Amino acid sequence: MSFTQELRRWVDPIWQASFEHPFITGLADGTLPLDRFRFYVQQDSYYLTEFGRVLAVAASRAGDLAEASELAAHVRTTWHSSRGWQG
Ligand SMILES: Cc1ncc(C[n+]2csc(CCO)c2C)c(N)n1
Repeated sequence: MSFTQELRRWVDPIWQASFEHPFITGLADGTLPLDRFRFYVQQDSYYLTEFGRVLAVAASRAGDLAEASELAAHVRTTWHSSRGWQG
């Protein structure tokens, strides 16, 4: 079994439970209150900001420019995603 398969098996209970989470089921069936969704998106913008920073650090340490360019493109996508809720 590969390392990623091992990790996937290890988190399987959490993975499966995520499908039953009220946020996900509410989002899927359209009953999630708008304020809950708005709060999530606002909080997620903090996550995306820090995730973008991590990607930028990785880009700066890439082995070559091709790799750096790929990572920098992800930084840009992340930046746009983090700004999405602001219109
Ligand atoms: C907690 C959390 N985990 C994953 C994503 C998924 N996601 C959506 S945009 C983006 C950046 C690059 O595409 C990522 C990782 C998220 N939004 N919030």
